[in-house]
Amino acid sequence: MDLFESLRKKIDGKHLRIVFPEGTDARIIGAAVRLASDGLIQPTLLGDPAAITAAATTAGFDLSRVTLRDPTNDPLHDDMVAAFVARRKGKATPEQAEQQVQDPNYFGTMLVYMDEADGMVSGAVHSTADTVRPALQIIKTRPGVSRTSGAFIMQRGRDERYLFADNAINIDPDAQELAEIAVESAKTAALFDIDPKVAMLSFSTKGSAKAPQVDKVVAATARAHELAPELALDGELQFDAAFVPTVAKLKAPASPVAGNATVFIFPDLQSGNIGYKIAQRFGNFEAIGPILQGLNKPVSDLSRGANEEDVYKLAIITAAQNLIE
Ligand SMILES: CC(C)(COP(=O)(O)OP(=O)(O)OC[C@H]1O[C@@H](n2cnc3c(N)ncnc32)[C@H](O)[C@@H]1OP(=O)(O)O)[C@@H](O)C(=O)NCCC(=O)NCCS
Ligand SMILES: CC(=O)OP(=O)(O)O
Repeated sequence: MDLFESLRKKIDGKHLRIVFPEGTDARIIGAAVRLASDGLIQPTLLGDPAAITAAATTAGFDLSRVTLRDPTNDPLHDDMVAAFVARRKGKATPEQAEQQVQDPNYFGTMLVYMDEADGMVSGAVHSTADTVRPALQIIKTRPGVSRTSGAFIMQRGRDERYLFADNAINIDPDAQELAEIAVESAKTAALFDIDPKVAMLSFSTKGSAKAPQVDKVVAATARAHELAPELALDGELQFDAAFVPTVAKLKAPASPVAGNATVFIFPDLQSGNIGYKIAQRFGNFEAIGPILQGLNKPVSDLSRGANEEDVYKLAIITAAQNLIE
């Protein structure tokens, strides 16, 4: 079954509430209106209601099934300030909290934290840093996970689907962090019907090059084996060895993963962010994400290059993350 058919079935009837801080953006409004009229989620758009209504009217959208909330004038404001100060544990004064909760990304994150929403989708206008920082500070990582990371489902046609990570968050993860990213990515892959076979990517395959950057991937591979001994995972592998069976036979004949990897772990954010965009723009893969992994509650960051369809799909994925045990 198509991934989105399957996800739609999973969230149908659950009335999951997704908040969109960028409420005046036409891509966001279009996706929210579609999601509401398809009965898939209950969307809330944030911003000045008059400005959202004007943007919707200009773009020809009917907002009757969509909730609007204004971060600068909301009945929950005082409770939110108190909850923010308590959560930041001495890192924000009440005065700072007053200001911060009026920022749409902080306000949306607080709605998720306070169980007023089941997830947040932002980043069509804001940078990744501005989108995810509130989630890192407020939602925080699940027990046992030290770093949030950003994964993409890379899909071509109906059946070809892979997972890439980290393409969004950790600029230069150390070996421990890279190992955690690999283990979390395998869990995310399984959620989205990808059988995880994890390749720890490098510019070296099984010792073909020597460098500290390669040593990091070798150490991360060993650590990932310790963290998840049952997981099909191998490294260090170049992309061709990980992906192309004939190359795998030449470069890594004994590898259980080389040649048929489905989850690709990039050694740093330079390679990860460049890599997914090349597959998307040259390879005609649809890039769905970044899906933030390891958070206590789902928050997703769009690329600013996203279109309405990308917003629609990432909102479905964000809602579906609520169904993870
Ligand atoms: C994600 C990012 C914004 C965090 O940077 P930052 O805000 O400067 O982070 P700080 O070091 O000030 O930490 C802020 C908080 O987030 C937490 N944090 C930072 N990175 C984290 C991570 N990967 N996972 C979990 N928590 C993290 C810190 O522990 C800190 O928490 P605290 O305030 O409760 O102590 C930064 O790593 C970044 O810019 N990454 C690249 C994003 C990007 O441009 N990607 C390309 C496009 S997708
Ligand atoms: C994920 C990503 O690269 O986001 P942006 O294109 O907004 O920088």
